[in-house]
This record gives sequence, structure tokens and C-alpha cells, in this order.
Amino acid sequence: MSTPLNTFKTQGLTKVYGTGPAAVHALRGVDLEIPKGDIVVLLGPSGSGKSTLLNIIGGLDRASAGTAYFEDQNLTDMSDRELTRYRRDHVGFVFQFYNLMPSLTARENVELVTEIAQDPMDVDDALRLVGLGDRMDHFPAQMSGGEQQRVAIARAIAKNPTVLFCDEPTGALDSSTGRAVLHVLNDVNAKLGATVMIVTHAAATAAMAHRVIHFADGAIRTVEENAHRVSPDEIEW
Ligand SMILES: Nc1ncnc2c1ncn2[C@@H]1O[C@H](COP(=O)(O)OP(=O)(O)OP(=O)(O)O)[C@@H](O)[C@H]1O
Repeated sequence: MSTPLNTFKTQGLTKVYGTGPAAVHALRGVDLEIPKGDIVVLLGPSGSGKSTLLNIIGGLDRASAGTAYFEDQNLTDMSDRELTRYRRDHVGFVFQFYNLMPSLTARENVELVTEIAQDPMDVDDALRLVGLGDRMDHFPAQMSGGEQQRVAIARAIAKNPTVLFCDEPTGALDSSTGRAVLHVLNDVNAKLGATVMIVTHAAATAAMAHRVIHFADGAIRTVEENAHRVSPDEIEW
């Protein structure tokens, strides 16, 4: 079988939370193609459905209608067990708050994931890739916010994910620390070939993306391809 060109393809993807007068239409028919190996930045007002989309194609939530494919697998048809396997084998998540285990060192936090992964990276290599080669035995409380976020990224990439989802990865960081974190995401994309999807309110992040998706009111308004991508070093917010 040929290698699929898209990491994701959705058609008419719809999500309604609740029923009757309390129903919230979080996604109103999203048609989307995400090429393999792209960095994609999703922008849009609060409540426009960005996290909902990420949660559904990340296998954390279910659509109300429509289809979502990961490569040639239909996520919307999967059982809970199959979705768990999909997440375990293919998906890395990075959130605004790093969710590290405080009683474990950087290395041990990453090992938690590599112990159950199918084809993990070497833990030390993952920490070196995020620039923490000399901080592996430090605990989260001994690290800055940016360093903790880099541990979270090392943990997410150590399973060798096909796709890395980042929901406000720089939301809790000052701009220079945030740039360092974006640098790491850029490297992960360039060196590992992972498709990287970033939801952010920091609109300037769009400059480093291959593709920028603008969301509003549960739907995609525009998709732009960046002819000239900018290095994270040049991003200001
Ligand atoms: N579990 C839930 N139950 C009910 N409504 C929800 C739930 N999760 C999200 N929503 C609603 O769905 C809509 C889309 O939310 P979503 O979190 O996807 O937006 P977002 O664009 O990611 O926003 P933000 O930028 O603030 O994170 C919002 O109106 C939100 O209140």
C-alpha cells in the first residue's frame, strides 16, 4: 500500500455538546486535510472549536457526526479500545500546563511513556533533542517553566509519535522562553518528521507554520500556506 499523503482528513466533522436549548455547536461541519509532516497553527477566538477539533482527531473525544481519518484509518468508527491504541501508538500531546509528575526526575517522567510505547526513542536522546541533556536528573521544581515544558515535549516525542498536538504550548511562558519552546517544536518536525498541530492565541506563531487555519464559530474560515516560513527566533509576541 502506498504511504498516505495526509495525516488527517475530515469531512463534515460536527460536535454538539449537550441537547435541546442547552446544546453547544462546537464544530459545524469541518472539512480539513492536513498533509503529512506539516506544522499547522490553528488560530481563532476563544470558544471557536479549536480544542474540540484537536481532541477529536487526537482520539480524546468523539464526533457527533462526520468523518475523521488518520492516514487510512477511520477514527470515527473506532471502538474505545482502538482509540486508546491509536493514541498510544501515534499521538503525543503537549498542554499549556506541563502535567509532569513532581516526584520524578526529567528522565523518569519521560520513561513513564517509553515503557509502554511500541517503538520508543532513547530517553536521553529525547531529552537532548529538547536541549536538556544536562538536566536529566533534575526534578520539575528545580526547573523553569520553559524547561518543564521541554520535558513535557520530550515525553510527548519519546514514543516517536506520527503527530504531536500542542494546545497553547507557550501560554504560560514569557516570549523568549516561548520562542525556545517553539524552536524545539520546529526541530521535532524537521528531525523526526512528525506532523505538528499547534493551537494558540499567540497569532505571531503562525509565521513558523507550513499551514495556518483560521477558525471562527465552529468552522474553518481560511487556510493559508506560508510561502516563506520564519524561524521561531524571529517571532515576537
Ligand atoms: N465538555 C464540554 N461540554 C460542553 N461544552 C463544551 C465542552 N467543551 C467545549 N465546550 C464548548 O464548545 C465550544 C468550543 O470550545 P473549544 O474549547 O473547542 O474552543 P477553543 O476555540 O479551543 O477555545 P479556547 O481558545 O478558549 O481554548 C465552546 O463554546 C465551549 O464552551
